[in-house]
Amino acid sequence: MTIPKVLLLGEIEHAHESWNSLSSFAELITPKSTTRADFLEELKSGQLDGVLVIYRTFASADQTGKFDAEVIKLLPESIKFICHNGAGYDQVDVHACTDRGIKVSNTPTAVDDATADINLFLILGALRGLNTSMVALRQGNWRGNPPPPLGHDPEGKTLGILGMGGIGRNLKKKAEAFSMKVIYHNRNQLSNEQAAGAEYVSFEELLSRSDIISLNLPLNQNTRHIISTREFGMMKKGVVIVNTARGAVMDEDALVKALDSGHVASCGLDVYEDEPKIHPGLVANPQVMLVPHMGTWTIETQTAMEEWNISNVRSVLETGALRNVVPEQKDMK
Ligand SMILES: NC(=O)c1ccc[n+]([C@@H]2O[C@H](COP(=O)([O-])OP(=O)(O)OC[C@H]3O[C@@H](n4cnc5c(N)ncnc54)[C@H](O)[C@@H]3O)[C@@H](O)[C@H]2O)c1
Repeated sequence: MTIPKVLLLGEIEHAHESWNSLSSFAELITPKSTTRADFLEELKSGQLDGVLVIYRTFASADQTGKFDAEVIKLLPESIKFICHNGAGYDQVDVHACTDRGIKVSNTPTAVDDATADINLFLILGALRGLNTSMVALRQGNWRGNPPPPLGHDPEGKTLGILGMGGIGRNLKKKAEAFSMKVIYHNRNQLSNEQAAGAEYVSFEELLSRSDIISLNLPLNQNTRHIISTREFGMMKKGVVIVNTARGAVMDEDALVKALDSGHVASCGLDVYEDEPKIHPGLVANPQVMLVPHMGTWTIETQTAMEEWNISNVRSVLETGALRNVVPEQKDMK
């Protein structure tokens, strides 16, 4: 019997024991290439033939580029599963995978607490305009001269959550501890149990009623620039926008214009359209809270994500099926 191969793209940083334990079921291999061009050549050369499952990290895109249609087309016939270490899997062209009969998994749930924590930190920081005074203090200038305008309390404000999945629901619980009223819009209305008292509203109503809008939906062809000039125009003057999902769900140029005009009072961002580049209009605005994609940047959460992803590889090796597949493939045979 041939032993299956597992291809690791990226690093295992924490869950070494679990990863190493896979070696009793499979041959664990890594690519020779370190650039996309070489990776494509390595795929073409047949050197990765026989691989059944790929474990990939978000950062591995620095070596292979995105898993777009070009890469998926070149994958060996033997590859049946891609286990992506991250909740957001926009680096992987799921439709191209489905066409090739390749199943894709991600790491939902494991990310919820840490990402919702940063989300709430950005909400509070943007409401209070904390960045200006933090910068002034480090420049030996105390609160700044003149001091920043007074901020706002979260208590009593309406928080509109766009995309009420794992992170959105976790954020709701946390926001309620700050006495915010939560309304949400989702692709599908949640059951009463899942909504847990959050009011379901249309997309337009969410835009027009919210004091704070939190973006928690995945990036895909339907959601790219879902928030742009038209949508900013439908929001309350003085709205605060927070994005921990993916930069490109919001049109950054339009955001900068809405901030400059004062229609959007502030924003809190963990993600950007063209990471790690940041729009100069955001950097130049001292009022906004900017964090460099730190949503899951904790030991506990990074470990939990790796363990989840490894459990998907293990499940393939032991049972022939993934523990979870991405929503687009839930009906795939
Ligand atoms: N900043 C970070 O470090 C970080 C960490 C984890 C996840 N993320 C991002 O956050 C996103 C959400 O993560 P999650 O685990 O909560 O995902 P999830 O799949 O549990 O929830 C996403 C929700 O968005 C909804 N949705 C999809 N399309 C929509 C649309 N057009 N309009 C309204 N709602 C829509 C879905 O129905 C689902 O309920 C991920 O896709 C990922 O890109 C970022």
